[in-house]
Amino acid sequence: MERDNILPKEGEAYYFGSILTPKEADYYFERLFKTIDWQQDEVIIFGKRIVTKRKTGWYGEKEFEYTYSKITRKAKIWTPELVALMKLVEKRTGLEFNSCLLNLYHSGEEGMSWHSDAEAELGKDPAIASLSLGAERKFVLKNKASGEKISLELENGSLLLMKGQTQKFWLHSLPKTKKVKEPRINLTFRKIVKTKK
Ligand SMILES: O=C(O)CCC(=O)C(=O)O
Ligand SMILES: [Fe+2]
Repeated sequence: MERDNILPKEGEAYYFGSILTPKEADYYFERLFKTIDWQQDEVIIFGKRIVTKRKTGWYGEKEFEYTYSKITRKAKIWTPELVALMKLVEKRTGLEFNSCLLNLYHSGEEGMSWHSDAEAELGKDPAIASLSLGAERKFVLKNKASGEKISLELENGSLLLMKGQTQKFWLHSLPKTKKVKEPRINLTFRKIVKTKK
């Protein structure tokens, strides 16, 4: 895998462009839209419980418990489409994953604010592989110390891999935009290495 690191320092991120044909990307979008058990997410912001418009799904090879935005959820077991997509992503990245967080953004009015995926369950320096389906959206990485920003457009069917110290030193976000009217599904494949209990 010879690819340029899009981060100038303190982490690694690789953009593969589209790894699916437009037809495959459409197929998976439709299938996931219909078959994933989409949940309205609740997040706690300034101590208030808020229901987001964005919907999420949490899947894995086991009923992993995962805590993000202070909410713990139990994974549902893989669907055939998720297994097929994970295999493709594993082949491209040469890495192994065991779980996937899905996000459904109905339009550009929905996004994700600055965060890093540094949950304890993922262990140190986690690799996260992000597959995008549907509307093209801007994705931004921001260095925690310097504020330096790296922006890219995540196209339909594309794969982005974040690894090494990226989560430690960089935040990322999916800015809202009035320009995008179409929906997008994002899948972030992850590897849970620490399980509770
Ligand atoms: O939708 C995206 O591209 C970003 C999703 C993300 O950052 C996450 O699920 O942690
Ligand atoms: Fe993230």
